[in-house]
Amino acid sequence: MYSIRPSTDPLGEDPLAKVLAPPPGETADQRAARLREEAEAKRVNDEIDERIKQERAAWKKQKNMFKLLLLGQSESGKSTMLKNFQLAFAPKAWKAERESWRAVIQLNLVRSINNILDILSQEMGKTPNATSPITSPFMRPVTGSSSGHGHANANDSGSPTAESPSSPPIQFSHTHALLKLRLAPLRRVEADLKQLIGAASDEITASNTTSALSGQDSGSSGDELSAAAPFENGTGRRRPSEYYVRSNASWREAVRSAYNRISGNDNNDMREGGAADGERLEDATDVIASCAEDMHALWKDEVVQELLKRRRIRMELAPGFFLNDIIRIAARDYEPTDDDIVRARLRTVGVQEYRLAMENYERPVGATASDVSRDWMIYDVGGSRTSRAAWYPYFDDANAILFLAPISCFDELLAEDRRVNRLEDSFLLWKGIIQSKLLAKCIIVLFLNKYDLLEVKLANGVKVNRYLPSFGERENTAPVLARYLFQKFRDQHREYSPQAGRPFYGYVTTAVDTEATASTLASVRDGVLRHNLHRADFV
Ligand SMILES: Nc1nc2c(ncn2[C@@H]2O[C@H](COP(=O)(O)OP(=O)(O)OP(=O)(O)O)[C@@H](O)[C@H]2O)c(=O)[nH]1
Ligand SMILES: [Mg+2]
Repeated sequence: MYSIRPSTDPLGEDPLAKVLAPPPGETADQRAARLREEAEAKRVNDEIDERIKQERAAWKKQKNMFKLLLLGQSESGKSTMLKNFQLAFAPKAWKAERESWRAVIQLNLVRSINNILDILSQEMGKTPNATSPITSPFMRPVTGSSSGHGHANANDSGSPTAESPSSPPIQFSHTHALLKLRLAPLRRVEADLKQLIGAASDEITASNTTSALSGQDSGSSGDELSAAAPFENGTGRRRPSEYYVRSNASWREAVRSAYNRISGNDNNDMREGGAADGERLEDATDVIASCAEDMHALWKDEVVQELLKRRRIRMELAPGFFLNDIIRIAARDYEPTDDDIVRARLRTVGVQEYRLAMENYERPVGATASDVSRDWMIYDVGGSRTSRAAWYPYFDDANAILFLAPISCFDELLAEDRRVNRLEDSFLLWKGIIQSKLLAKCIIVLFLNKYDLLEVKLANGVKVNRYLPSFGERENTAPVLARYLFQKFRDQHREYSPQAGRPFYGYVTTAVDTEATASTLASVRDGVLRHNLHRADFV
């Protein structure tokens, strides 16, 4: 119930005064702590502003590089595509980075297990909130309901779908209680790995987006959350709305330094906290190894599988899925394969810059040594709605945009705003980008990604036209949907481009298939470089 404020309330008139007033009854200590926190938040913001200024200046200076922006919503596969670029064109540099991914893959695995344990606890405890949803981006609720009614996505809440009245209640045994107990140390492992990796290890969800937006110094407004392309009218804010504990660039540094501590190669490593990080990482690896059999038993347990099925959760469709490789990954001497790294999930925070020097590069016919071709600057960005305003400063100097639209997500909702369909968000974002005047001269490359997941989804009987009525009675198959969506994206490009004749390439991709992606990227590289050379002739 709403209460009406008495007119004697001295703060009643000014909503700002209420927000800014210190909490009632604040003690001197609390006040000091609050002021410290506020000063820290300001310091972090100033630091971000300064970093953006420097990045901007550096961006302007790099005239001789080919600059490619990877754009698209969160989980569209931008960072995965960047890994493919490194793997295909700079394999030596890629090798050097491999080890740091081990901690991320361990975290992905442990997080999946902890999510299953959460569900198990709920069901076994039958606590009063036993039906409250567990929503984690690491568990994909299957959205197609056999009843076939209801509005698009009505079922995509991550909530446990009640057992049908005819299905018998699930019977848990002593084994389940024992597994829960024996796997309990993985909670601490998850917390430790998250602390080591930093902000990127946390996924954006509707609830933490809301709290970030209400944060005093977040620099965001609710509008940013509701807008797919907050830069659309050239009004992009220059400050990323997330503030970070540790940026993506430095997670690698932190993890590498922790490994160096373990292996004793830390002679020159003076990084603060390195020793504690090293211990934590070693401890995490030990605990994971000692839990390997139990994790495997939990995942393979028939009752657990039935539980996930009844809740319509398909773990294998979620990012960072490693549950079919538990024994291999949990080993103490585990070394990530290329495939593991490409499948690992780590959210991008802010805008990350990667310099890619093409190894074994053969210059195309007609190119000269001074052509911008060998050195690429690739910008990988955080794709959630609250991160997109930070893209804008990078627009006016980009040579090409690679836009990723995941096409398997036609029946999913945005993690940061559960009211918005992910495909709709991709379309809105695409429209915002292709009509941007700053990008009028950019080469545009579109990747309709996650084709493999689309195939799996459709093979499982999900009906496209339930979520996308305009698809009509077309054949419910992946090639037909891919073609249909490609035409839609291409038509929008034609309609909204500020300048006719802008080069446009489109591909259907599966970013976790590195072999197929390598040949797509080779064709993209040759195509965009040809265009770039051609353009250079006329400048
Ligand atoms: N099966 C499958 N998984 C994919 C594909 N592309 C990406 N993924 C996985 O999807 C997850 C998310 O991919 P990312 O590359 O991290 O997504 P992103 O666009 O960088 O996301 P943000 O950094 O949050 O903006 C990762 O676990 C990838 O391995 C694909 O084509 N098929
Ligand atoms: Mg990313």
